[in-house]
Amino acid sequence: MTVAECKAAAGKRAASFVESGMIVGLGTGSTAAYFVQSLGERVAQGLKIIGVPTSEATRALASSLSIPLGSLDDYPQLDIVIDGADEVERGTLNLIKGLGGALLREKLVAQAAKRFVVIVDATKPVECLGERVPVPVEVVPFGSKSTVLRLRDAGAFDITPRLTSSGDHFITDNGNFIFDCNFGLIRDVKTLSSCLDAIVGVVEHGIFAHMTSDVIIATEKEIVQWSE
Ligand SMILES: O=C[C@H](O)[C@H](O)[C@H](O)COP(=O)(O)O
Repeated sequence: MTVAECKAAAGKRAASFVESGMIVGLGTGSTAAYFVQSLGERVAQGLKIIGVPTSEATRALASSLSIPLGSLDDYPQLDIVIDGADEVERGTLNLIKGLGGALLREKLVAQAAKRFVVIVDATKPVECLGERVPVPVEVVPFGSKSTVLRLRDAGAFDITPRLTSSGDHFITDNGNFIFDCNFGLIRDVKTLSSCLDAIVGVVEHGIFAHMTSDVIIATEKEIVQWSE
């Protein structure tokens, strides 16, 4: 199987967890898009659910598939949320998310879930967070250069602003900037999360600790499930 086929297989498996009557959080990114596609097929066959999208991109995709949608304010508690990730730490199931820029809404929706299911291909599991990707940090535009200094104080030794192809700041669905911060291997997730949470100007960061219920990993040969 190609990586795209693995993502599609993980998305399809996750869609099979959804039952009629559920309020379902719809994640963002290329893997979550396969899940939304599979869910759309089930909705077309009669599955009755309400989807709560985690980004404007996912809203547009789900809408094009005629999936009934609501907001997190309409449905502040969700039965299940299914989303991708950039890294999944073996053992703890802690995550880094946000390379697609949707981390704030994703974390809000995941926090509201009774069950948070993460779908990935075999490139995403790691032994320690920070192995492969930086931590995306969503920052308020006002005073962002000052906030970057505080991120450096928190231990980020390489900080890259997320830019568009034309060289402007990438703007999130919430009107903020993203800085991709390299902290090296993150051995103490709790301390780093607390440091980032304490910086005024940081809206949210991409470390999702102690939130995941299950991880579906689609490899070339099989689909594996890790559960908390
Ligand atoms: O902001 C984006 C999200 O956190 C995505 O779920 C994450 O980046 C994984 O995306 P993909 O499935 O495209 O690798």
